[in-house]
This record gives sequence, C-alpha cells and structure tokens, in this order.
Amino acid sequence: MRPDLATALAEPLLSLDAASVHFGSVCALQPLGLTLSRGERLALVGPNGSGKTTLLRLLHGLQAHQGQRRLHRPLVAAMLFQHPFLLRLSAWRNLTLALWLRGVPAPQRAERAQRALERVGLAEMARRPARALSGGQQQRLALARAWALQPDILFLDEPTASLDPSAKREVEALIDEFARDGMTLVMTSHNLGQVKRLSTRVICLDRGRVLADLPTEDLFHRTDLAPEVSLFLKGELPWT
Ligand SMILES: Nc1ncnc2c1ncn2[C@@H]1O[C@H](COP(=O)(O)OP(=O)(O)OP(=O)(O)O)[C@@H](O)[C@H]1O
Repeated sequence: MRPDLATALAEPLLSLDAASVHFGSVCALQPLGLTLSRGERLALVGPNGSGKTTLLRLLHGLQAHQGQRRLHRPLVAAMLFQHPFLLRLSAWRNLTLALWLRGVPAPQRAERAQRALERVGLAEMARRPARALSGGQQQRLALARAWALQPDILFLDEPTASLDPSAKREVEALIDEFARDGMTLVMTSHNLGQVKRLSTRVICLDRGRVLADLPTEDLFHRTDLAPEVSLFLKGELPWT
C-alpha cells in the first residue's frame, strides 16, 4: 500500500470512550470504546434489539449517552435510512433543498444536484415527484442527496433491507463506489453477504454488548471466534 494512503487510512475521525446508552431501565449499549478511522467501512451486526441502530446513532452524534464521544476534526456526516425520507417535491427539489439546508451557496447547488443525479443514474428523473419513484430509485435519490453533501462519513441503517434483489445490487454498487472514492462508511445490516461484500471491519453486538470487533475477513475465516459470534453467524445463514 502507498504510504500516503496508509497514513490517510489511519487518520482517526471519531472515538467513543466508555460510552453507553440507557433508555429508562433498559441498557441498550454497555460502555464501549472504539475509534473510527478515515476510509474504514464498519458494519454493525447482531440480532434484533442488540443495539446496532443505537450504536449507529451514537456514532453519528444523534443519541444521548453517558461517557465520551469525541470528534478528532470537524466532520460532515450524512445518513441513509432503510426507508428514505423524501419530501413531496421533485427529485431535483429534494436535492437542492438538502443543499440549501446545509448552507451550500446558490450557484453551487444546481451544479452539485446535477452531478449527484448523474452519479446515481437518475438525471432523467430530475423533474419527477420523488415519492412517485420506485423503491430502488428512491433509495438511489437518497444516496444522491447524501453524496451531494460530500460527507466524510456516510451512516447507513439497513440501506437495502426493503429493496428487491436488482435494486439491492444497484444500491450496493453505489455504496461501494462511494467508499472507493474515500468516503468512510458505518452501516447496520442483517445481510451477512452484504457485510462481506461492503465492509472491512465488523462489530458484533448482542444485548448491547460488543462481542467482537475485527476485520471482516476474520469474521468469516477465523475458527476461534467467541461461541456467541459463531452461533450468530450460523443463525443468519444463508447470507445472500
Ligand atoms: N427510543 C427507545 N426507547 C426505549 N427503548 C429503546 C429505544 N430505542 C431502542 N430501544 C431499545 O434498545 C435496544 C436496542 O435497540 P436497537 O434499535 O439499537 O437494536 P437493533 O440491533 O438496531 O435492532 P433491529 O435489528 O431490530 O433494528 C432494544 O432493546 C430496544 O428495544
């Protein structure tokens, strides 16, 4: 690997230190520490209710918590949800409005919106009502909106869970391209095939506890994983 690339990959973006989350008497996340570095593609996996979304929100800075969350530099972040939140406006207006809300000056808004639509293959759909697009197109529009903000980190909560196989492939391919361009990813997923294809690092959660934090390759190839992690992997088969 080129040394400059290695350095860039190791640049820490944000850290958690003894961070935990409670909802009343429910402990959704036990105290944990981690550092996310530029260029990482982190997947959060685990059974329902294990704390994936809570950890995603905590990393994003949306979640009240105990302990510390520290940014190592100012960061631009964007979030993609399982069901894209789109306004009853054209695809184009959904994009330009998001750019306006982030304070992007008017002359740049149109250019960025156009590039973003082209990037996700929706340039032809600019004037269409966003909510009349197919599920896959809506998710691509949401990706365009995220990409247009030029985020350091893209947070994705089950980004393809409600899509058919072909739309899922398209959305996955775009996420992969964004990451190859240098965007840092943090995603939750129940699809281990997707985790294998898209991530470089995996955190396995169970009942709010981190069972494992390891390179994705190790998750699928190591034979000395904690028994709960092996059970989880078996339970989630098949992965495609
Ligand atoms: N706003 C909330 N109020 C109360 N409890 C909550 C709230 N959000 C999450 N929880 C609880 O915190 C725990 C972790 O929830 P979380 O949504 O993070 O799990 P998850 O792993 O993302 O689940 P899933 O795979 O079903 O999306 C669960 O016990 C959940 O019921």
